[in-house]
Amino acid sequence: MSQIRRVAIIGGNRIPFARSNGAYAKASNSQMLTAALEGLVQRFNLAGERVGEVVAGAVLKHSRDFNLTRECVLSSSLAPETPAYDIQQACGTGLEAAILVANKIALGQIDCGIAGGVDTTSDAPIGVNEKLRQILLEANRGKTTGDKVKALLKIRPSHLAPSIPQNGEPRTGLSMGEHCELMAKTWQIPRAEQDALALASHQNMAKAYADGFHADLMTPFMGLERDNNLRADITAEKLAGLKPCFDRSASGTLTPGNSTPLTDGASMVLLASEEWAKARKLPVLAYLTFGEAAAVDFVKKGEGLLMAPAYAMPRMLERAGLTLQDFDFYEIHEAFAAQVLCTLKAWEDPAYCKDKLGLKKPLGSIDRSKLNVRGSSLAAGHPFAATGGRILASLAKQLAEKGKGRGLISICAAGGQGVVAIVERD
Ligand SMILES: CC(=O)CC(=O)SCCNC(=O)CCNC(=O)[C@H](O)C(C)(C)COP(=O)(O)OP(=O)(O)OC[C@H]1O[C@@H](n2cnc3c(N)ncnc32)[C@H](O)[C@@H]1OP(=O)(O)O
Repeated sequence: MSQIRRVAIIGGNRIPFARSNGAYAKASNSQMLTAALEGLVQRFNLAGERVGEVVAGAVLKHSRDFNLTRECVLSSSLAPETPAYDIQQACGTGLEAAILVANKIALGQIDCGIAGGVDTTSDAPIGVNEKLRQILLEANRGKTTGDKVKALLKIRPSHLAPSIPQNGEPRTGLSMGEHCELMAKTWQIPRAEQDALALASHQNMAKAYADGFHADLMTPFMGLERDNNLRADITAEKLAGLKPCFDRSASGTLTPGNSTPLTDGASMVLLASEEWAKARKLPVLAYLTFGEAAAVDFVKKGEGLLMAPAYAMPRMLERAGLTLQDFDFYEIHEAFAAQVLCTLKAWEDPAYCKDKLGLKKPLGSIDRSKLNVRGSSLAAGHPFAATGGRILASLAKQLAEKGKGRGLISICAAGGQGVVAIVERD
């Protein structure tokens, strides 16, 4: 029988995140993920090594990238004998990839692995119109030139309109922002609270850069050395002056300042058994000890689309024998400031915790001074699948700097899903 082993986080590497249609407008997912992977390989001297496996993914993926991660491994200096595969769990992808790799390490199936993700909305996979696709398939099936020409003659100018991926939920037709605006109304989250969270995210991340926190978490890419969404000159007044962008009426509260921007970027994290790390004299930053995913019924039961982490958390805490207050750091992905605030309010709410989460008492509140202390997605930007790796590496480093402690990760994802995890150092 296999034995459960502790899973060490050795370190992470990402490329700086860039607002879409900017610095990385000409970069593909493949180039960005390879850059994040190669930076990690160089940092930890893995060139030529066969790693247990590499798991990553992208939310928006071209069909030509059918196994993007494997292609990136082949483009990197890892041994070509390293197995690799893609996964996709929307914005939970990067963290879910790490949990998958960690589980294999824990079970002794592999000794080390790399997990991460990438996304670009600059190089989004624009598809052909469905009618044109059917005609092209018919032409392809044609046995004679006549058959092919006959099919192609059916093409009309209207068939040339492309199929562009939407940042929306297929079952509701609403965008992520529109869903979050509904949540903000349900939970009555004031605009000022959302803006204050956004301000803190930028200020915390600016301080992290000033402290040199990112120096060993990032490698420059295409001339960019730091996340270009970060605004050093941000003020409460500027944030307060922005117009709502998802509900443009007077009751709208989500703005471009308290929502993540569309972003391009990639991240990777190295995980290993303690023995593997020791044999290579690689220090352990922290341990990935628990992970949990949840999903909500936002279609029939009308639950908030981005509320699944609220459900995942008590399940994981119960398994871990911990309370929500037992943590030194809280890393709650800021898809939108309102998503973070709705989740925190839900955990404090006795009726929600009893009726929806099935708890005897609410999870309670957290010490806000421990929340996203090195900044989060509102400042860094949010290249969907790359966010999990950014957060995991950042939290492991925060724990290593503290010397001892425990951190909590919460990431909401499209499709009504959420992924949470616990990282510890003793
Ligand atoms: C997907 C999952 O699985 C789960 C999730 O995480 S859900 C989250 C997924 N992510 C999203 O849905 C992305 C949402 N974001 C968007 O769609 C767009 O960025 C947006 C609609 C919010 C804004 O788009 P936009 O209007 O093009 O923004 P942008 O032009 O950059 O900003 C508008 C203005 O606000 C300003 N602004 C933006 N952020 C600011 C800030 N932090 N401080 C001050 N000003 C700011 C800009 O400078 C700009 O001002 P000007 O017009 O004077 O130039």
